[in-house]
Amino acid sequence: MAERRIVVIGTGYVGLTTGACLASLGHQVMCVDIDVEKIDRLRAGRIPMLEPGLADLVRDGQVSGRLEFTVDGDAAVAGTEFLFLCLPTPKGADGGADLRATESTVARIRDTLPVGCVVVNKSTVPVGTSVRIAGLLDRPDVAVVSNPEFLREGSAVTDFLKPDRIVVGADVPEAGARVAGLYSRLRAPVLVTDAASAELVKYVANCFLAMKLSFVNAVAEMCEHFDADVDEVLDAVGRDPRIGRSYLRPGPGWGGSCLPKDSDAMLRMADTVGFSFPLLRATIESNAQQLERVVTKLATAFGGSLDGARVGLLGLTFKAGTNDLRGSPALAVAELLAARGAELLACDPTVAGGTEVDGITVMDDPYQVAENAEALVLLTDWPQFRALDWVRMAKFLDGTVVLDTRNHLDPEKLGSAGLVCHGIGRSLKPRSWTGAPPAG
Ligand SMILES: NC(=O)c1ccc[n+]([C@@H]2O[C@H](COP(=O)([O-])OP(=O)(O)OC[C@H]3O[C@@H](n4cnc5c(N)ncnc54)[C@H](O)[C@@H]3O)[C@@H](O)[C@H]2O)c1
Ligand SMILES: O=c1ccn([C@@H]2O[C@H](COP(=O)(O)OP(=O)(O)O[C@H]3O[C@H](CO)[C@@H](O)[C@H](O)[C@H]3O)[C@@H](O)[C@H]2O)c(=O)[nH]1
Repeated sequence: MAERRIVVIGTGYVGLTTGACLASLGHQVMCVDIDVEKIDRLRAGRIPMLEPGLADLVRDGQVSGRLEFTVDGDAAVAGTEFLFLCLPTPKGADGGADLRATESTVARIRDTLPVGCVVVNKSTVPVGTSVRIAGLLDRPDVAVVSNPEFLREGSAVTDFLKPDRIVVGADVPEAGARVAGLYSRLRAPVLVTDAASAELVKYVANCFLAMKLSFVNAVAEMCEHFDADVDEVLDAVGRDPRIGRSYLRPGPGWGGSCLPKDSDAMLRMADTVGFSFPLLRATIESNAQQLERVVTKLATAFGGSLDGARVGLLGLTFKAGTNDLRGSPALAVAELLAARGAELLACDPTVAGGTEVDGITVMDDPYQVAENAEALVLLTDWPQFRALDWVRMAKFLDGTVVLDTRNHLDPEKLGSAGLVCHGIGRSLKPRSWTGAPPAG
């Protein structure tokens, strides 16, 4: 595989992973960002996100000279063969994706791009954006290719280097083949399609995942009403390969920097063509209800009112394994609890004690959080919380209620410490089913 010259604009989760991984595949990569401090830190090998393997890849790339960082990418852009756009596309005022970072970047580089260069968009963007970028560039010699990214935070490097599939959407087949060639060393399935289909694939994937989770959380509610156990129901259901076992864990609601904004953007896209997309609408509404349901469960355990109740929160990030707080359901639940008058303290392995997050005081030590609390709510499934000494936690607590919104804790262990562990969709009946066929 020939080494290619690549510029990556935006060094966030997607841009930095893309840059470091493409350098590890032998390409010559220049990463560009407008954040001066970030670029200084990256040059010094300091990685702002918790991503296993990323720091090593960045270091290797810098040592080999294949990976560089700059705030001034003009010279690199002028000599590049591929320009990757990895820019934020947050939720805009109308619910759709805000494309301002992408559009202003395209306007800035349009006269600098060399003849024959390929612009590769990796950001999640509404259908039609590749065509729009091509229009803004107004450079018939420069092709625009959609190459959506499917990495998950916390496993970004592995997801990038061992992808289920690489999607390349090109209206000019030759440009698509050139982009596919960049990944040839990965030996992954490359699906080449048109730009509109590739752009839609990304939204469909995230919306399907969101729908699956809203369904799972609704199933958990059914289990509570009918005294069934959600973990056992979903274990059995998920063994049907048509359904699959992954993405079946109930929780406080789904969140993060992608699923919420992408499902809103998909709905906005549907609105523009007059399609109401009731299934997606219900998926989003169900998620808002799930957050409320967590709060109602805690209030019920308190006899109705949370006003003045001291509540300790275990976990703030949107899932375990990341230090990303964007779109965290933990923070959304915290906001609802605070609105009902609860006094909150929190701890999270990735947030330093002494800091305030959305007005919540964060402590380093979960036992300190327990010391001040009448109840605990586990919101992120960090393994550290499961491994806590619950007898010690119980001694510090002023009450007995623990609401485990991830079904992460061992209810028996908490029970023997004198605590009542309320899960999501968990039956309080003693469990007997082992999954093995009955004897005889
Ligand atoms: N985070 C994920 O897990 C993930 C996965 C797949 C796809 N995506 C999509 O990829 C895109 C990027 O997401 P992200 O999470 O990497 O974003 P991010 O917020 O982590 O990073 C964006 C970076 O772009 C920089 N930036 C902003 N404007 C710029 C400009 N004009 N010029 C240069 N740099 C600029 C920011 O300083 C930041 O470093 C989004 O469309 C997102 O939906 C994200
Ligand atoms: O069984 C599960 C799985 C996930 N979640 C929650 O769902 C949310 C999203 O989780 P995850 O998908 O792991 O997060 P991201 O890292 O944001 O990844 C999603 O969003 C990325 C950005 O678009 C895509 O690239 C990924 O493929 C897609 O999984 C989090 O709040 C999780 O806690 C559950 O509640 N139960």
